[in-house]
Amino acid sequence: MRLKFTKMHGLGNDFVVFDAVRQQVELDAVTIRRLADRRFGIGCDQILLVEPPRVPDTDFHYRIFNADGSEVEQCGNGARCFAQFVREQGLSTQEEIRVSTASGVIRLALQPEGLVRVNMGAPVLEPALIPFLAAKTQWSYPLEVDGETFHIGAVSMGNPHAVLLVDDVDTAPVARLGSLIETHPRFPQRVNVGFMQIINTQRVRLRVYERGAGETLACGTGACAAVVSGWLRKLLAPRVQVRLPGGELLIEWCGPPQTVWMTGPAVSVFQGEIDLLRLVL
Ligand SMILES: N[C@@H](CCC[C@H](N)C(=O)O)C(=O)O
Repeated sequence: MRLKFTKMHGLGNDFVVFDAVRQQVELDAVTIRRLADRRFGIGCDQILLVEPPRVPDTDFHYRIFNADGSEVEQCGNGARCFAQFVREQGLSTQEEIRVSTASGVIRLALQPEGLVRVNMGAPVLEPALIPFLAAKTQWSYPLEVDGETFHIGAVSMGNPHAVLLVDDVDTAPVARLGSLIETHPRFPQRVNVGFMQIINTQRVRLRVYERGAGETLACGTGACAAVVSGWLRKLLAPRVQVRLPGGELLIEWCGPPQTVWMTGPAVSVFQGEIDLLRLVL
């Protein structure tokens, strides 16, 4: 089966995007892993599917697969690429598009200068819904990892996030702690792990070890979760510039029950066609 695809990225968090409106796309976990492989396939952190609408008052349905083949609920950088993709491919000319995901409906709006602003929905702070095995506290939870206790924020942006405060993201043990926390038994569906360094109330630096993909150059939902966690800890203002290894996002949140806004770029790199049968052999 031959499929047309577009390679895109949001701040270096890269995607293979398939139009599943005009072509039939069926991908199993093995094919997804091969497509995402940077040597045997196209290479990406996530695969995105643009599908016809499934629920009333939406324009499209959005599916997301991590490089390890797992299907997930949300992807912020991918959402901005989604908006750019449907415009470039002539699938929509609307200023604002409404898109259903496995975790609810998000709204995407193209802005001047290649930016996309996304209403990411309200963060979920109830541990059972993240899911995180803990009794609810205001904003911080002790988590024992490898004999050491860390105080983490726990937030769902549709997908689960743990947020740790660090003095310096450059020296934070992102790979070691990230993989230990990703698979921690208190996160039954695994978790994305953010390492946040606070510069001042309006600026942070962030690195994210993503569930199912490892450390990426940027994570949109991770940036939202980090700002939510920092706001709840009374360390951040409602409008925060988040500097990730791949570039900057603007995240805005005024506290519960408000929705989180994310603004940042989305870039198409190239288009191609791939024969899936050759890929899995
Ligand atoms: N890169 C994404 C998040 C992708 C999904 C995540 N790895 C998960 O498993 O939840 C973003 O920009 O939000």
